Amino acid sequence: MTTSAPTSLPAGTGRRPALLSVDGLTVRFRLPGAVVHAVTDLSLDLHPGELLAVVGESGCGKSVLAHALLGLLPRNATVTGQARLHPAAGEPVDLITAGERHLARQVRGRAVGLVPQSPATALTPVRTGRRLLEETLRAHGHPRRAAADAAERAAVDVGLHPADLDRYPHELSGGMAQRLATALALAPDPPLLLADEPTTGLDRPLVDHTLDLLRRRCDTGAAVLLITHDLAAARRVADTVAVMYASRIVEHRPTPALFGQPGHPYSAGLLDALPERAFTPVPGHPPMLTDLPAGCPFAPRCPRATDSCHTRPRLADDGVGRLACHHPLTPGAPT
Ligand SMILES: Nc1ncnc2c1ncn2[C@@H]1O[C@H](COP(=O)(O)OP(=O)(O)OP(=O)(O)O)[C@@H](O)[C@H]1O
Repeated sequence: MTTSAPTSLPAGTGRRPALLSVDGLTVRFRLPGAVVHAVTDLSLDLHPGELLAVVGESGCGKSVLAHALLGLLPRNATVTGQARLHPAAGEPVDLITAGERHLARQVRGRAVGLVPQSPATALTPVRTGRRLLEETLRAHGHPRRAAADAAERAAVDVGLHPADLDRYPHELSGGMAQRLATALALAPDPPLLLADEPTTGLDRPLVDHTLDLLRRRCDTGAAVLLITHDLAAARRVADTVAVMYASRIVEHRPTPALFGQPGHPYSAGLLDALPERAFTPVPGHPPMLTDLPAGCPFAPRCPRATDSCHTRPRLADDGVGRLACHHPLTPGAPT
């Protein structure tokens, strides 16, 4: 992180207003005989210059959150709630109710970039990296010559050799495809970037290189929502961290506060699983999202659970951030 450590979550007042305000976002998938509760009542603000890391175990709803914001969910999904994007100029747009035409023309790639989780399947297979990048840049207003130069710069920025751009996606390694996908998302310079596991398949130096690239985008005014399993990555570059468990945010804090004094037993468990800490995994497994308990979904795995956890805790402000726990680890947190 290059910014000084904040002691509480950034507020909308007294600094630039949120670029993205998500309020009550809920996603359900209909399956034969079941409903998947993929994202539930999720609210967050993301400000220009802020890098927010969303962390949590596999299947907790991180990618669905990103796809919901871009209107990229399949037909069996029902999305409710609001996700207002406040561009620097122009009217705010609710990403949830905006039509496909508006999302395709004005939002995806232009106002909101996406580094997808599986670039190998997301990259158009019949175009070289160079053509993909140049087409993207030209679609965003670069003249032909400028697009060619900018494509090479974008490749070098993510650690690709310009010659790699002449390969087709199937000729790239997983890590190279990942870097090309990152270059494609960054090249049009969107004010908001959703990066879904952007360091998958990269060696450590390239992981750090990519993270630092995202950080620099924030330092020049963009906002980044970084979805990651990698807590070390979050710690390295995020201003704020939201911990998701079983489709909900259970804790949301400035990064130093989360790593220094987590409030939720689940966050503490994730930190204890780090090799440099206790290296002990969180015991048990997350619940099925088709069959969530009525109370705190973490209670069956929680060393602090009591009868009161049969009632679901509300995500409430605690002066440092937001926390949903009846028995928080931090003193003074709401119970
Ligand atoms: N099209 C779909 N139909 C039904 N369920 C789905 C669909 N897409 C995702 N899900 C479910 O939604 C839940 C959240 O998935 P999501 O991909 O957001 O998890 P994640 O936290 O990103 O996990 P990972 O870190 O492994 O990518 C999972 O239970 C997943 O199986």
